[in-house]
This record gives sequence, structure tokens and C-alpha cells, in this order.
Amino acid sequence: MPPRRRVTVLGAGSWGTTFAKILADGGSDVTLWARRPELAREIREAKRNSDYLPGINLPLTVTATSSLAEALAGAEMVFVSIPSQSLRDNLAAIKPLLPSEALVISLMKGVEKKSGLRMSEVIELGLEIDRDRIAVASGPNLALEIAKEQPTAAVISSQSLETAQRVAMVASNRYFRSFVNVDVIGTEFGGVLKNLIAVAIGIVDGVGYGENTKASIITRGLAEMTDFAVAYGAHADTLAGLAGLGDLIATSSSSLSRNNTAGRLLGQGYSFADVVKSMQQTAEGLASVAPILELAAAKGVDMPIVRQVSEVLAGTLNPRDIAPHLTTDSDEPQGERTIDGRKNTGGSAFWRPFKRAFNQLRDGGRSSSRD
Ligand SMILES: NC(=O)C1=CN([C@@H]2O[C@H](COP(=O)(O)OP(=O)(O)OC[C@H]3O[C@@H](n4cnc5c(N)ncnc54)[C@H](O)[C@@H]3O)[C@@H](O)[C@H]2O)C=CC1
Ligand SMILES: O=C(CO)COP(=O)(O)O
Repeated sequence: MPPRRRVTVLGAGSWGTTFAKILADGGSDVTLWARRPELAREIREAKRNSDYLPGINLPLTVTATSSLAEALAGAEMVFVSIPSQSLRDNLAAIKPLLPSEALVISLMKGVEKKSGLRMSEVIELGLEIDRDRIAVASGPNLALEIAKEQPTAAVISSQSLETAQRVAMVASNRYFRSFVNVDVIGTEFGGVLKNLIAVAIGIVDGVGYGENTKASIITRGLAEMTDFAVAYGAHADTLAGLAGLGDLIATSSSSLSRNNTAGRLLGQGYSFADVVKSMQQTAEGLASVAPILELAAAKGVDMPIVRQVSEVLAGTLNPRDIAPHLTTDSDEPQGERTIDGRKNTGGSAFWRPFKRAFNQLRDGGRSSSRD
């Protein structure tokens, strides 16, 4: 019999542990690295992670260790699921222990605060490995639902289609289907940006606004996400797929989402500091707001929803006033997105012919108005 495939998951929080189950149920022997020895022991001996996934039994082919060296030895693939802001430091410890052929897959949905880099970029720099060995996983993947084996789809993306396909084969089982693409930028930014829109949805939920407000923010939020990601080289289609719209729907509609929950608390009037204190798990969106706004400004992309989220976080905007789809700096009516296939920036160039025609009609044909 050929030896069974050995893969490793770094980070035994809710997503890392769930992903270990996905991989084990797909036929791999999985070693999960937990920072705390007592958590590693519980997973190894009881096949449970009662802190993060209460009530879930893990497969017998999942084991755990708190030794990074033990976790990485002989791993064919290494899946990383720790908070984005801690990745850089962890890579320094991982680098000398990483098997020379191992693929490295980011399961994370944040950008590094100090550099604005995506997780795959931080991995490439921190481990000094070829991009073809790096992949990212994203999609509508609320951990607890998947741990309960509710059918779910995801996207595995890598610059190398072969790498994406290899990882997708391993990360598939009877309840989890992985699709592939080669748009790493779109796939990663989709996961990062939907968190910010989910915080906005949480805020309006907390305030008590209803479905119209939420649907407006989801729809305008997707436009914002797409404009941003495309400005950074993503394909717009990716944002309309599982890693964009799919994840946006899941995260915006579920109370399981930590980003959504954080937003709801803000909408109920708790301060940012109180919300951070009360969160038991990672809400990546809170750390991503500032670097995303900086990246947006660098490309001249307007992100009114994300901007208002940052103002609520800073305490300078009353959550009741968050209604980005209703506010505008301009008197001109703005196009929703595209009209007749032309991108509409909402700027005056787009409206000029309409305005001129309107003025001429108003002035009975006397005006040759310019604006
Ligand atoms: N929970 C979910 O449904 C999903 C989460 N993700 C992403 O997965 C990543 C991890 O999230 P979760 O597992 O949900 O978070 P979590 O808060 O449940 O677990 C985080 C894990 O990282 C460990 N950790 C914390 N600080 C660390 C450090 N400095 N160094 C090493 N390890 C550290 C914790 O001990 C814990 O095991 C995030 O980027 C998140 O956006 C992606 C898809 C779904
Ligand atoms: O990424 C997720 C679902 O796809 C999890 O969202 P939260 O991090 O908001 O819980």
C-alpha cells in the first residue's frame, strides 16, 4: 500500500481545526499545531477541541502537537490558519523547519497592518519560496457549519494551476468541494474585503435597521470590493464568485461571523475598545480597515462603506448615521455601476452629455451649457 499523505495545519483555532477535519475526511493524515500544549493534548487524546468547536468529534486521523518541528516534519502540504497580524513572526520559526518541497496554503483572510501585504505575499517574503508553491483558500466557509458537515464550496487559488489542483484534490471530501482558479489577488482580497462589509452589516443590524439597508450595503459593498480588487489586478469575475459574493453573503447573514458580531456590538453602542475586549476569537476585519483604506487611496478607489466603518471604529461617526449607499458628496445623481457597459465613476464626465441635454431642454434650446 502507498504511504498515506501527510499534511499539516498550523493554528488550532476554529478554522484550523475545521480544516484539519476537512483534510482528514478527504483521506489525509493530519497533524494540527496548537500553541498551547493542553489544547494539543485534548485534540490528540480526546479528538475534541472544546474551546473552539464544542460538540464536534474530530476524525481519528487528526493528531496534534505543540511542537512546530514535529508538526512540520514530513509534511507534503502546510495549511496556515493563525491571525494575520501574527503571521510574519511565525514564519521566522517555520522557515528552517519547512520541508523543501512542501506547498504552503494560506487559510487566512486579512492583510498585514504595517505593510498592507496579502497573506500569500507575506508567506513568499517570509519563507523565500517560489510563488508556485503557494496557494490560498477562500469562500463562504463559516467554520462551525462545515465542522457539522454541512455541504460547502470553496476556492483554492494559486499562480500555478497545477498547485491549485493538487491542493483542491486534498481539500475535498463528501461535504466540502474545492474549485480552483489562478486569480490569487482577487481570491485573497475577496476574503479580506467581505469582512469589512460584514462589519458594516453588523453595525446596521445592531442599530436596528432592516433588510433594505442591509441589502443596499451588501450590493454597494460588492461594487466597492470589486473596484478595489480590480484596481490591484484582480479579475472582476472572481469577486462575483465564491471568494467574493459567496463569502459576502455567508458572512453578512450569519451570527456565527465574528466580523458581523463585532459590527453588531458597535451598532449597539459599545466602543471599539470594548468590542475588542469582548471578542474571544479573531475578527480580521477590525485590523484590515486602516491598511485597506490606505491601499484604496493609493489607487484612487473610493470606498465610502469602508470609510464609514473606520469612522465608527474611531468613534467619530454615530452608528445610526451609517448609510453609505444614501450619502454622496455630490449633487449629481450617480450611476449605480455601469450603464450600457461603460464604467460609471459617478463623476461629472459621465453625466456631462445628459446634463447638457437637460440644460438645453430647460432653456428651450438656447443653452449650449458647459459644466
Ligand atoms: N473561523 C472561520 O469561520 C474562518 C476563519 N478564517 C480565517 O482563518 C484565520 C484564523 O481564524 P480562526 O481560526 O477563525 O481564529 P481563532 O481565533 O478561532 O483561532 C486563532 C488561532 O491562532 C492562534 N494564535 C493566536 N495568536 C497567535 C500567534 N501570535 N501565533 C500563533 N498562533 C496564534 C490561537 O491560539 C488560535 O489557535 C483568520 O484569518 C480568519 O479570517 C477563514 C475562513 C473561515
Ligand atoms: O471567513 C469566514 C466565513 O467565510 C468567517 O468569517 P468571520 O471571520 O467573520 O467569522
